[in-house]
Amino acid sequence: MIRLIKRLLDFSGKERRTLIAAFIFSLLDSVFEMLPVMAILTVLSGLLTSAGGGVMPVSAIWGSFLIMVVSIAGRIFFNNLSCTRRTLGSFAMCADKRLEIGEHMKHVPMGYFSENRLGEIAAAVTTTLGDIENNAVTVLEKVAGGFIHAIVIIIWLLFYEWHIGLLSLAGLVISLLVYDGIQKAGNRLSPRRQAAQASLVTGILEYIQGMGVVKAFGLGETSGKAVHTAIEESASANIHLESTFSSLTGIYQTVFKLIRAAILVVVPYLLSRGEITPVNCLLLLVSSFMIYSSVEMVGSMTSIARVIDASLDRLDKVMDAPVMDERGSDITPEHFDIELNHVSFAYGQENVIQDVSMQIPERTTCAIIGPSGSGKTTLASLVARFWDVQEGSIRVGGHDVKEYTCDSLLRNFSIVFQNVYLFEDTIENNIKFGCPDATHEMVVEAAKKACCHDFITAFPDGYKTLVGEGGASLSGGERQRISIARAILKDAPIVILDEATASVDPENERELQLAIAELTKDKTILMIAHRLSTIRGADQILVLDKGRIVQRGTHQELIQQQGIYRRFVNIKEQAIGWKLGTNIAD
Ligand SMILES: Nc1ncnc2c1ncn2[C@@H]1O[C@H](COP(=O)(O)OP(=O)(O)OP(=O)(O)O)[C@@H](O)[C@H]1O
Repeated sequence: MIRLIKRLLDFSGKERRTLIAAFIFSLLDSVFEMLPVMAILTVLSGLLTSAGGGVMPVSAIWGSFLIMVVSIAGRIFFNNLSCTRRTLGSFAMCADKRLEIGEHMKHVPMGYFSENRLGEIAAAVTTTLGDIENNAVTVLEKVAGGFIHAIVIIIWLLFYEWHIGLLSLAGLVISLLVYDGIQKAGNRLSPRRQAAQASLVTGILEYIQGMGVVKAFGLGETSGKAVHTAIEESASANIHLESTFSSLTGIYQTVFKLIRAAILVVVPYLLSRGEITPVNCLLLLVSSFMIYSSVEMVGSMTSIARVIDASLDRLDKVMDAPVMDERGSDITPEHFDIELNHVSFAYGQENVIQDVSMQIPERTTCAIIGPSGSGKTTLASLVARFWDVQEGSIRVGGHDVKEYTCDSLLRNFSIVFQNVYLFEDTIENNIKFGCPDATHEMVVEAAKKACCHDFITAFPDGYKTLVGEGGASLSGGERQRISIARAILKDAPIVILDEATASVDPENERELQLAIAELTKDKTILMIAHRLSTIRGADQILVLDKGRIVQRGTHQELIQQQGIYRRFVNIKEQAIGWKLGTNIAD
């Protein structure tokens, strides 16, 4: 528990003082909570006096009344202070943590964001931080406060009547042993619960994201199986954890009941032997119900405390995600040549790029072609430092990409991938994304160049039209042209472009090509090319196969050689032949 308190204090960052204040106010609140017992004792001792033939002393009546007033006032005051500190501190600390995770994720290599991790990260910023936000401080107050409360009363009892003090102390020690057992069970069972929770989030995300494919292939029943398994595992992990905790909590609470029963026997025995007075007897009997009142609830808090501990583990894991070496400085290059020297790269064990060297002089176009899976996208992503190369180096404008800060490197790039992601925002804000200070006129101009002005203005809300998450409410061609408008507005000197392979209708195809022509004017271009006309016009063509450059040159040079390029061109030309009737440019 001490470890958990320390972890939470470390976690609380700049909210540490607020949380400590909440804890202290909560302790003071529990002191005032105990005062009514003093009032009862005052009345009881008055009653005992009157039972002996005297009258109930007025001082006992007023005394108990005064104690009650002080108790109520103190509780209202400290409870309010503790509640506000706890709520503000918890929410502020978790809000800070969410921002910190977001900031950290910006510096993590793209390869980290595999599907599984998406679930882990989503669970961390939602349920995990939610658990901490709602419960952590309360649980700590109850657990730590409960033990402090019991220890204070037991110390007092040891001085007041040592037999009862020792008995109470023995009860506390046994309860601590059982409590330790509960914590160990938690350590054993919580990781399974956390893992099940993460799988559940991942499974559900995947299920929802893949719904279109599932329906298209009529796989409704089989595709739901993974989610069902995740739900069942999550339910089973929760049931196992909760049932173990309820049995142990039962034992924990039985300890207190037995000790109370023992006190109820020992106290009258001491009275019968004349070792205590009737007033002391009453005081001890009432105390026996007070000693463990707070610590008794601690058992039921243990499962929540354990969940919080495991939640902190999970957040540590997310924050431990490796960040790229970022000791770079803010560089503004004087030219925009790109140079790769003996670059090799692997995803884990799988070598994807092997010993690639190439130069793309400023304002020239380099087209990369190659079979599916040959490493074209990976190579383009390495240039923008989405991952760090394992061997060799990549230079942009004469500087190694690692010499730049991420921001200063990416400032030089406009990147248009096939899978366009649009944010759940207006079309205007999506276009402005790379250039937040752009005026409306600049946005319209970029949209016109990217051939999307007409379809945008056809929407009733025009540029203020909200696009769904990921751009779901737009067609693929529209999404891609909006992303080109975004890149045109950014006007970066280097363009990385993954040419669309999806067949678009002739009108869209023509507009897409016009948009790309606008985007790439006078730029250094690295293009994953699929259309023959683009490839023919490139200053150099690289043919990639299994991560190696197997051919390089211009169209005229490569067409003379036997090899992948010639086969590729032949296939394309045949395809054009088949499509001539449909008027497609290639
Ligand atoms: N994030 C990733 N993690 C692990 N492996 C990956 C990842 N991305 C790609 N790969 C693997 O790396 C290899 C090269 O992929 P890449 O996408 O670069 O090829 P490509 O030539 O662009 O393919 P395509 O033309 O089909 O888009 C493939 O075997 C792919 O499965």
